[in-house]
Amino acid sequence: MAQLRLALNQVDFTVGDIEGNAEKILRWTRHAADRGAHLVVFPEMALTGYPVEDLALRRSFVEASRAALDRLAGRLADAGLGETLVAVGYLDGAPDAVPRLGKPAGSPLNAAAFLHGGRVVARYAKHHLPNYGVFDEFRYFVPGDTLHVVRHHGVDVALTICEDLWQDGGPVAAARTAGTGLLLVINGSPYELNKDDVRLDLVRKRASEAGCTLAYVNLVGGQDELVFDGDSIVVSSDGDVLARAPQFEEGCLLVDLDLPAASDGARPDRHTEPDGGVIAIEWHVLSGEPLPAYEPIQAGVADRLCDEAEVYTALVTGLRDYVVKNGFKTVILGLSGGIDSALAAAVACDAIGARNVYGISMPSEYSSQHSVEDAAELARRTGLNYRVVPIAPMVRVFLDHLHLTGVAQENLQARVRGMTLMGLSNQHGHLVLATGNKSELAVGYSTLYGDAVGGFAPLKDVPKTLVWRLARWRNEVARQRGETPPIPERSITKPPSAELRPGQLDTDSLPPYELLDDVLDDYVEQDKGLRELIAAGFDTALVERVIALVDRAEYKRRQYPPGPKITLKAFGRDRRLPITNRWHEVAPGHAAPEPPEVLAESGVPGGDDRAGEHPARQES
Ligand SMILES: Nc1ncnc2c1ncn2[C@@H]1O[C@H](COP(=O)(O)OP(=O)(O)OC[C@H]2O[C@@H]([n+]3cccc(C(=O)O)c3)[C@H](O)[C@@H]2O)[C@@H](O)[C@H]1O
Ligand SMILES: Nc1ncnc2c1ncn2[C@@H]1O[C@H](COP(=O)(O)OP(=O)(O)OP(=O)(O)O)[C@@H](O)[C@H]1O
Ligand SMILES: NC(=O)CC[C@H](N)C(=O)O
Repeated sequence: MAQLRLALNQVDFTVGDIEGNAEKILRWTRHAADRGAHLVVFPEMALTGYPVEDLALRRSFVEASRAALDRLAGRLADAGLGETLVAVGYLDGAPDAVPRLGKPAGSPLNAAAFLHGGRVVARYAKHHLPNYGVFDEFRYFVPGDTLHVVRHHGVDVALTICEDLWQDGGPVAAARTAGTGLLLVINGSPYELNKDDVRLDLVRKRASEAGCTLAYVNLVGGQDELVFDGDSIVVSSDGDVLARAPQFEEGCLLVDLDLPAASDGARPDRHTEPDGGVIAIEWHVLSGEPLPAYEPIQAGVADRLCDEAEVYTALVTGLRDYVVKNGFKTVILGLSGGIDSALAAAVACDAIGARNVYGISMPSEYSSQHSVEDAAELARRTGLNYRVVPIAPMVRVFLDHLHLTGVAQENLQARVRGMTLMGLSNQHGHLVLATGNKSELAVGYSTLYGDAVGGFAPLKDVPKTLVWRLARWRNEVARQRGETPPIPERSITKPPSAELRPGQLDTDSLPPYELLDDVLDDYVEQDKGLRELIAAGFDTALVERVIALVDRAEYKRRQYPPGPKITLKAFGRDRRLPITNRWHEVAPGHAAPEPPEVLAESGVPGGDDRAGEHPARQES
């Protein structure tokens, strides 16, 4: 057996900040080496940040990444870290054309490199490219076909990248063929509720398939709509968890491993897949000698967070990184005294500190007394900056000039609030937070250019029933810590209302949220159709109504600000539907109308779509 001290650096990198990221890699390598690490590993595309999206298609960006990698290898050696083996993800360009895919030389690669002795000793390209959910990697990258095995202090170490773990066969199977002693998997695996359990099972399964210890390191931090939760893990080939990092925290997971000493026997140069595909195996010998014995360290297995803590921390992380990485210092939001704005404010205070959060109460002539009281109480409890801006005079001026009635008049209040927040944002440089939740977003229950305005929407992917659970959980945590619970009890218990007309309740227009969220879970998260929903026991009229609302609101969702993904299927990249769409799940009575008769009679086959009535408007 041979010993190796491994450091998995679970770090928050910034997309596009290649120099800043390189500096971080240098700093964290020094930190790990100071603690005796022989092998230091960073997550997927650590050098460029992840995901880089269409930046990958810019030659200048690919070249900057390659050049930075070479410089990094030199800087590590200059800093006396040349003997430490460093594995780091970066963006590369393919050395050769890939005629099979019609891709020229220089096409982007999602790559990782081993750095040692001041140089890049091996470059690996991700084999399996995820192209589902939020991922579009076929759009950017060409896949690799070689596994690199690096012998370091007498241990054969191989490396793969994220999706390589999620697909059967490929480089993980090749690692077994190569007789690898340690398999590294570097990741950019975004958070979703319950994904940590899926990951652990997967890591165990692949360690067994590879027949060796597997070390999994993931990013932390927010990048637009994605939040990376870390959760780095080391498991033995028997599936024993040797170490596990805390979720959502930056840090270095240091672990001493007893690994099989590399054999001097045959070194296979290829692995053949059951389907006949071949993966080349390249060997790189850095140092053949095992290390002398040293004082072992005790690696820890961090506790898991409960569901509410996980989601809440994801929201805080996502908001904080969006604010900080986009150069904001402060945020502003409307405080209605209701639960959504209260939870959004609590998340903001936890993310950037209450002194950087500006809450504005904007009562109209229909606002209840408790809406102002509860907003003020929230401000008192959290310590955020609070101001009251009555909107009735502004609304009156608009009405005098525009003579709006009904919903148009109701929405005007939300729009004056939106304009007020944007005005204060322009004036003082605050980022505006939209407070809508996933249930409202699903059914279009918000006013376009009203309460839907904003730069970021922290609750965008949180169903309303989970909003209440998170609020209760956050207050309970405060109680346990002996702190003042941030959210006023009445904001949690009162029936939700938009307060755009006298006595209005959400339940006037929508089913109760418990029921609505149940239907949405089946329709949105699980993509079930009308028949399946009815077969699942939902009332037909309810299902038809909810489906019609959801389908009709696509245009509103497209214009909604970004917000952190926490569920399996967040609106946006995870669920891409056409806005202009005549396909409807609903029963015949609700289906899209026939083309107008006059056009059919005039002999234009199928009529002219532009002249047709909009189906959504006919239904309403
Ligand atoms: N396909 C399409 N593509 C692009 N734009 C489209 C469109 N269809 C309609 N539109 C536009 O959208 C407009 C209708 O949308 P919008 O102006 O938002 O108005 P609308 O959806 O008719 O009304 C807003 C609803 O949200 C409720 N609300 C408002 C505020 C807060 C809350 C809450 O509790 O949080 C609830 C309110 O009570 C009302 O039921 C149309 O006038 C048209 O301009
Ligand atoms: N009186 C108000 N003062 C300030 N902001 C308001 C006011 N009313 C609504 N808003 C803003 O518009 C958002 C939508 O609120 P609305 O009351 O229409 O319904 P909601 O979705 O139930 O939200 P909440 O639970 O926060 O009340 C609020 O979260 C808040 O940011
Ligand atoms: N970056 C990746 O390849 C991530 C894909 C993988 N299925 C995950 O979500 O963890």
